[in-house]
Amino acid sequence: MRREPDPASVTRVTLDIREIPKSQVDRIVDLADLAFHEADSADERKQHRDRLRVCGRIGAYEDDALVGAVVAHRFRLTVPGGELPCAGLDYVAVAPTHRRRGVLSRMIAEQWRRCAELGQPLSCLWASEDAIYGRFGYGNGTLGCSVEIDARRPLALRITPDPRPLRLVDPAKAPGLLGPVYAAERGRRGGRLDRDEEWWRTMVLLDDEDEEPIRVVALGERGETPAGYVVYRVEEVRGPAGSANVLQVFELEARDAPVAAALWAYLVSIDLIDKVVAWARPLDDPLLQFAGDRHQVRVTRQYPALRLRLVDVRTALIARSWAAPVDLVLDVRDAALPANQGRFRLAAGPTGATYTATDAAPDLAVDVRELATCYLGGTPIRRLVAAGLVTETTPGAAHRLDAALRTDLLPYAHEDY
Ligand SMILES: CC(=O)SCCNC(=O)CCNC(=O)[C@H](O)C(C)(C)COP(=O)(O)OP(=O)(O)OC[C@H]1O[C@@H](n2cnc3c(N)ncnc32)[C@H](O)[C@@H]1OP(=O)(O)O
Repeated sequence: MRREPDPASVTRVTLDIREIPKSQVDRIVDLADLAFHEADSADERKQHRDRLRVCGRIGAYEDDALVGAVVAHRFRLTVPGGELPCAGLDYVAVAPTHRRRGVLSRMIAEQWRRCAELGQPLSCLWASEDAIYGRFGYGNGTLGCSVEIDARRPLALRITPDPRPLRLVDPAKAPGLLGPVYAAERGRRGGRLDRDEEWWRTMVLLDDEDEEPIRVVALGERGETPAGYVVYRVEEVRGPAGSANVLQVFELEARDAPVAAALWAYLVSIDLIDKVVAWARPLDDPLLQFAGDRHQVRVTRQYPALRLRLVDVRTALIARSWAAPVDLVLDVRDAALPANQGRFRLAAGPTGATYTATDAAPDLAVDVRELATCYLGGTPIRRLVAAGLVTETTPGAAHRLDAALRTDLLPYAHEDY
């Protein structure tokens, strides 16, 4: 008897998932341009090439044609109390001719295999669309907000800004001077990435010939390590009411609130600036407290920032610090990575944590995605219980876990790499 073909096997394509050799990095750029509807200048293409050469590169090949790519940076991500190796996914693209046939799913499965091989318990990414990555176990590891300051008048402050001098820094010298400041600041909040000189050059201080130059200003006496710095650019924005000069803040790091106040006040004081805009700030930015006029300093947007995946839940939980003692049983669901799935007793506290398989009744039932949302301390698990995403079988269990997960400062990620 003639059998009808299985519709799934008709639409699924036969693919080979394998490493993309360095010699083919241009093909990744071509595929990403196709998928993201972009065209790169020669300069941008060179920057992509430089970046792609040092990443892990998974390709989906149909015969010799590259129809899918997933690239992974080898980051170290700050977690409460330390840092962990983390696969930072990037350049995720599938040819429009091959979409929705499981190509991304297969590449992600290969990515999990590589994470295990490389000892990366975490993976992170910035999503182009919110709906793509939850199914792969990524949660909202950090939330961010955009802040807008009316710069047509001096910044109203409730604290005294640090009086030390400000100075312009040559961007070429910035990585050497500011690297230690960034390294110290990144340790204070979860979700932040380590950086080498190449990253500073290609991701932070990148000049674009069509734009105003990047400016870097540091605070502190000459000969001292700066107490803070800001990286920004001014752009002219044309609107129906005419044009305005908008100062875009890419990065502002400050050792303490007076240093931050001095840097924000400086930006607002620059002549011929109408507005200061920082698209990515932490939700608990001290600026929002010490600003004297919250009509002048406004939060214009709040959004999910870095998506996080606990690829190896046990290693991730044991590695982070815990603010309070907790002892409970988690029933963890992880459809993609069965090693994470099951009941585990988490016994954690300020001196460390253990995480062991158990048959005991669970206190909380949680999907690995929700665990990732809470892991850095950005979202209390109670909120996810209230949303019906986590099941609390022992009253008060979520409250106790939250007390242990709590961090002094909220996690923060601003580098949409
Ligand atoms: C970290 C980054 O780089 S983010 C950038 C992501 N890339 C882009 O947005 C570029 C344009 N889009 C693409 O290249 C592709 O459509 C991708 C990469 C988003 C998806 O690739 P595909 O091969 O089509 O995904 P795949 O077929 O494996 O889909 C797996 C599941 O996710 C779902 N899915 C995939 N993309 C989306 C989406 N954009 N929105 C909602 N669901 C999606 C599929 O429907 C499928 O669900 P199912 O298992 O229930 O059937």
